[in-house]
Amino acid sequence: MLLANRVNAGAARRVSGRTAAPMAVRAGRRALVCEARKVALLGAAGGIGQPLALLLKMNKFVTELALYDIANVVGVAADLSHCNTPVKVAGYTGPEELGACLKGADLIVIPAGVPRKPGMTRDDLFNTNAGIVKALVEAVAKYAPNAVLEIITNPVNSTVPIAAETLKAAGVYDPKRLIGVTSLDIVRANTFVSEAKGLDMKDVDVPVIGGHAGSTILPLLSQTTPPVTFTEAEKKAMTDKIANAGTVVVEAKAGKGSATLSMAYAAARMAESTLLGLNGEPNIYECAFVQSDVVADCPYFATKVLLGPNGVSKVMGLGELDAFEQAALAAMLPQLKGEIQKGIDFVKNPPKPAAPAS
Ligand SMILES: NC(=O)C1=CN([C@@H]2O[C@H](COP(=O)(O)OP(=O)(O)OC[C@H]3O[C@@H](n4cnc5c(N)ncnc54)[C@H](O)[C@@H]3O)[C@@H](O)[C@H]2O)C=CC1
Ligand SMILES: O=C([O-])CC(=O)C(=O)O
Repeated sequence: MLLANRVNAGAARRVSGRTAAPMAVRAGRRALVCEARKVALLGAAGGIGQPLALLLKMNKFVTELALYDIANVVGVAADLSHCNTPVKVAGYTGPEELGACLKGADLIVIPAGVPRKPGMTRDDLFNTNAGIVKALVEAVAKYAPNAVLEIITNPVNSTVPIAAETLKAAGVYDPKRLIGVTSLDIVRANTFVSEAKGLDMKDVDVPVIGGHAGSTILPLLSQTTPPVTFTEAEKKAMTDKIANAGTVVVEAKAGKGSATLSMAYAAARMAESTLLGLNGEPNIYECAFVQSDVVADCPYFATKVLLGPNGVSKVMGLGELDAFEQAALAAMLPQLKGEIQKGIDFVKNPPKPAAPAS
């Protein structure tokens, strides 16, 4: 599988050839050498984990898939292992098996944690998911410190700083190797703009910047490829539609979780782009929430990034924003900075445990 519609990748590249490690794959007219690649998926038995595992099992750039969860993962791994694609699948359950899952991984993807219910913000997940992410990243620091780590677990605006501080505390932080997954925002923006403008989905690319919660999700409609025009009212409506799309799914699922299938699709695209970068394929761009100095005093920010042999090779700038986007960027910053700081504080200044009652 090669997911179409990658930022700046031009037309979808068709890949032929059998998976073997290492293997030569034809990508357009270039021969691309693919390494053996182990991907570890933590939270693999969940709503995102299962379809994402299936998409990774179908991916020609993956050779080994290690599935970890605290529940139900043995069955998921047994089921998936019967698909006759060459990717080797193994299931791991419980903290005592986490090290074996992580060892040797090139890419680790974390969707472990609880999803929203109607009426909740992503920040409402902090109290449960912060500790889950911290504990998993401590294991990553110990068993796979050189892997690229992609965090899906919400609130992404806080869980990425939590992961960074956890890796720093272990002395193994490399900002190039830590990525907050915001690709669902780009997938949605591409879909909604294509539909609104009657364009072919595969041609449309809308960069989405900022973070991954409410108004911190800012599509740059003025930078859409191919260029499109909106009235001011249409621009506001489309921006709101993209920023609120997660909440629409949460409400439609009515207490049974949040986006899973579209998220799995988006994460598979991000994983594939990352593996292409690791394999030395040039010009692989995605939007992602990473350590950044693009916006003053905002240590993490989502923009386009160039993916390369060590993860993020380059954090791209904002480009030119129109007046609407400039105002939206200024308005989001207090929320985004606050959520980032909350994640940093969770690791650096943890709340003191309550004194036992005397
Ligand atoms: N970044 C993004 O764009 C998006 C993020 N999300 C977030 O992804 C997360 C997962 O969502 P779903 O898969 O729908 O939830 P889910 O509840 O269906 O699955 C979560 C899985 O994580 C597992 N888990 C919990 N604690 C764990 C631990 N300590 N170690 C390993 N596994 C553990 C659970 O057993 C479960 O299988 C949520 O926080 C959700 O908000 C969801 C959609 C989009
Ligand atoms: O809305 C949620 O809670 C899940 C999510 O991040 C999304 O769908 O964008």
